Amino acid sequence: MKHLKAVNKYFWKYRWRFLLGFIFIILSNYFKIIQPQITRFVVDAVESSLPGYTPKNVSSHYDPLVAQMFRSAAAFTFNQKIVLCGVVLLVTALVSGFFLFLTRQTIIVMSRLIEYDQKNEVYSHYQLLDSAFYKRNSTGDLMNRITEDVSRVRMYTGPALMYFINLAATIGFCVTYMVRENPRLTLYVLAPLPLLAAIIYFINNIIHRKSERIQALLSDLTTAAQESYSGIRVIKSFVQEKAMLGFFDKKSEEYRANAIGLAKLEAVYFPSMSLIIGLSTLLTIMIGGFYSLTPGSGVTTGTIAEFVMYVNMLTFPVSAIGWTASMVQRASASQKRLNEFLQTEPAIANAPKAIDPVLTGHIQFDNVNFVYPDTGIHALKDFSLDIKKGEKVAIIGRTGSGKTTLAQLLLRMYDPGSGSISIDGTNLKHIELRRLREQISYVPQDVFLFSDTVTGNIRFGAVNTSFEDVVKATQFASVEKEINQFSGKFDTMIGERGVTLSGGQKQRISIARALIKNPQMVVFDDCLSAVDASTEKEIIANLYAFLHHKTAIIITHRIFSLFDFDKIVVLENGRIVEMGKHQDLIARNGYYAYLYEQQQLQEHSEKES
Ligand SMILES: Nc1ncnc2c1ncn2[C@@H]1O[C@H](COP(=O)(O)OP(=O)(O)OP(=O)(O)O)[C@@H](O)[C@H]1O
Repeated sequence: MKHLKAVNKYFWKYRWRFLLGFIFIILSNYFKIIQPQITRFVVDAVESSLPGYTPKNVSSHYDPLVAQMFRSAAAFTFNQKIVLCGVVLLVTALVSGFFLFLTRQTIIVMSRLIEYDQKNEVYSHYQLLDSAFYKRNSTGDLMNRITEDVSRVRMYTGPALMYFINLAATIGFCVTYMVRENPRLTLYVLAPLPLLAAIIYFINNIIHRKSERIQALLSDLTTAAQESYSGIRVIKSFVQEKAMLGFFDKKSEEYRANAIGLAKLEAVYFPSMSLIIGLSTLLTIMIGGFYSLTPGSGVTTGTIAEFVMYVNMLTFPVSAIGWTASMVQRASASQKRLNEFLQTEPAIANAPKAIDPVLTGHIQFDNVNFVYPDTGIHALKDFSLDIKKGEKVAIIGRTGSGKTTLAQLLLRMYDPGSGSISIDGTNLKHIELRRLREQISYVPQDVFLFSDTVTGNIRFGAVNTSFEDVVKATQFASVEKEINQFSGKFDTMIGERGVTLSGGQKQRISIARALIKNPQMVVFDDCLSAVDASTEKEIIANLYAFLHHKTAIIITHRIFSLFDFDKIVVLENGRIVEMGKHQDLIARNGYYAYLYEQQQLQEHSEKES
């Protein structure tokens, strides 16, 4: 329960709505509680009008409002009194129902508002967290928190709370009137109710455990199906359809067996509940009947009818205790998970007095060392590099040599373990994160495009740019012609529900997205790997013009000999092993010269074939 304290701030925020909901529950119950008393009056009145009736010396206790009504109707005839009672029963039922409607409108709506606020709180915290956090937590887990966990907490802030207040109000009203009427009868007829609550709580827990298991199996099944759809090409090319079907069938069978098990339990549970509730009514009539036959007990047929109604009113809320308790338990576990997550401080955050400079693009890496927190891989070792404003630098190296890590550090996705990175002489840690990232355009190696139009994707980081700018960016990225061949041109939807783009098209749209930001610094991370040689040349020529005054870091596996880099840096195992201009490195005859030679041979053989 202590974990749920975290939602108190929302209760405070919606306190007036909550208070209104509370009042409506009380009023709804009050109008309901009047009905058994009127029923008693009617039954007793009818009984006393029967021939051979022997009057009993019984003093009835009525609610002040009911008592006042009977006093006012003292002069009415028998028939008039019965009609009046019928009308009052109808009106109280309507009024009670109306307040119940208002209760749901306040408490359930409040829970929806809290759910909305909490989802936003979780989502905005997600946005703050660093790359290491995303590496540690699976997407499924992150999705669960914002959907499943938040909706379980809503079951606490809405239904559970409403049933709890309702239960307290119903018990309060019913027991007060029952005890005033006949304490001993009250004790007997209420005795089975705690047992009912305990049984329901117990069975409910079993149902909950089984439902959880089914939920997990369903999630497994969905993931298996989803993987099959995404990997259908691999499955078909490896002729693994049968094996995949067998795998799916096994999971499906497990799900079926568990779901049937739950259905069987529920098939026994619900009728048993009706039986227990029916038994309480029977018990009330039996004990009440016994008392009414005992002279001087003060129990009339009307009292029995009244008590039967009270017991029926109590059974649903009492049976909901078990249900409500397990709802609160689940909400508490979910809130615990949410609290753990919300208390996770982002490792990368703005320094207290972070500054907001306009950067010109003089980048300095000074003796930087970096170890990935989870794998312990030492990705950059004593890395120092000075990139002057406007310089174009190529970073080349074997796979896993630390090239992408360099870009990640420059964007402050991680902080270096030792050493420092600065721009225009200011350590990155002292620059406001948002401003830093705004002033660097990054084209990642693993391109990600949203399910949106081509224009929407290109404008992603520069929402207010004109359509002309979008077109210009696609011209620079040499993808304009292809976009114009799509049926919807720039308005074509791409991604899951739209056109499937080739790897090269994705890369070039991603380049256009980076160029449209028009920042002073750009980092291209191996973003031409899926582009053919002639398009590559075209893009490089365009980039040369575009990057004229900008600082550019181009990470690549291929050597762009046409591009006049100010520096070419060769990385190996996180260290700089060669650095210089193209001709110097060729003369050194090291890894760069070897790579260049391989590339030349490959191009030569491609031309010949
Ligand atoms: N997020 C990460 N968490 C843990 N280790 C990582 C992470 N990213 C990269 N590494 C490791 O750090 C080392 C350097 O990786 P990096 O991605 O910088 O290499 P790269 O030179 O860009 O390789 P490639 O050319 O294949 O993209 C590798 O050994 C890699 O396994």
